[in-house]
Amino acid sequence: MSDTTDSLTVRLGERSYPIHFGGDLAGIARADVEAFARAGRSMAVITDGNLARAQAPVLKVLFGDTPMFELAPGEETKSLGEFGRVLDFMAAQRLDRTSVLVAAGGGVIGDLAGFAAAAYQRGIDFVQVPTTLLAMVDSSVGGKTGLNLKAGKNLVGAFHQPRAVYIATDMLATLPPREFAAGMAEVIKYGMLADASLFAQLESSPLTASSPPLASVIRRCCEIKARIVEADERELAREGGRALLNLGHTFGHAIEQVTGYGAYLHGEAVAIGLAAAARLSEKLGNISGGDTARVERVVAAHALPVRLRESLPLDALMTAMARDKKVRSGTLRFVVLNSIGDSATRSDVPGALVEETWREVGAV
Ligand SMILES: NC(=O)c1ccc[n+]([C@@H]2O[C@H](COP(=O)([O-])OP(=O)(O)OC[C@H]3O[C@@H](n4cnc5c(N)ncnc54)[C@H](O)[C@@H]3O)[C@@H](O)[C@H]2O)c1
Ligand SMILES: O=C(O)C(=O)C[C@@H](O)[C@H](O)[C@H](O)COP(=O)(O)O
Ligand SMILES: [Zn+2]
Repeated sequence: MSDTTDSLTVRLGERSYPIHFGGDLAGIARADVEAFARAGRSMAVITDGNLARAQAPVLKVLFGDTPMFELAPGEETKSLGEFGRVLDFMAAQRLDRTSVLVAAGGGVIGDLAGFAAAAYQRGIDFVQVPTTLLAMVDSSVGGKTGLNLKAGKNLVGAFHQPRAVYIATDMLATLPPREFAAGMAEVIKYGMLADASLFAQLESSPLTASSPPLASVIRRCCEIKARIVEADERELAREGGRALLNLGHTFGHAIEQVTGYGAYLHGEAVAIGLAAAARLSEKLGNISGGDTARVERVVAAHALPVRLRESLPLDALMTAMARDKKVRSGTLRFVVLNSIGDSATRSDVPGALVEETWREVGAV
């Protein structure tokens, strides 16, 4: 199922789009940006302050004087208030239904700008320029856009596929190590849920920002995600399907919500969630204690936590979990491992096992 060119296609009928891979951003995106201009389509770029500073020359070369809106960096930006400011900016720029919005940044910018593109004038085109490892391997692909409410993570949003994704690995040169590690949580997730050999590769040699296999690992994650999204774009499958991409997230999102978004990076919360999902899978008799230990070792080897840094209240975490979007008729579906590299959803997980798992990762 491997595509052999430097791009792969997410096949979704009329919503299909390419993911372009390369080192240099202008090299992979310039032709499209020029084509939008030739077609008379106005553009605007949404980004954040860190990226605008760190990659100013690259953004200037590609986007020239295209209007650019800089948001404050961080998870707190994925809010209704900032969403309104982006829409006001789009209106002030007189974007119309032929315009193209560019989301240049990490998952926060991609999710928020993507949702603004979905909502503005009932939906305009947008493209993803992911600049964090996490956004390259996960958030820029698949069309989940949205923002957080105080009550829960990603509670508001829309499925709105980008028209194209441009993954330029040179952008990672300025990414802080803690953010690189956060992206590795999603990479490990892909190995755990669908690719035992990817997991074994990470096990035998932890991936770093300068590892030669980095580009091929990013591509592999996109390929896994593309195939899952193609089969279940809107996460409607009763079992398995797109919900599998939520491995570790039922725990992770609860940690993010209870700590007020920002104390833990999304990837850090997901890392603890992956350890918790392995523990839960072991309690259900699906995997061995040895497998759980393998998961924890790989997570820790990539500078990620497997336990809460400070204890958090169990009841608040359980309440947050109950608002998970995988709840159906009051029952929460968990993503569990059948083995490393194979996952499934389960709706029959006893609450006592979930509580026991939380306690083992540091809840009280
Ligand atoms: N839509 C999806 O399918 C999906 C998937 C996974 C995660 N997410 C969401 O993504 C978000 C997390 O994304 P993230 O981890 O990319 O965080 P982020 O967007 O906050 O970016 C991380 C930090 O890196 C900085 N940064 C970005 N690119 C940089 C670069 N090249 N050089 C220097 N600094 C740079 C940013 O300013 C920010 O401070 C969460 O809100 C999560 O819920 C969405
Ligand atoms: O694309 C998906 O589907 C995912 O679940 C990918 C996750 O890594 C991502 O964090 C996503 O935003 C979670 O979605 P949610 O529906 O659980 O809010
Ligand atoms: Zn995620």
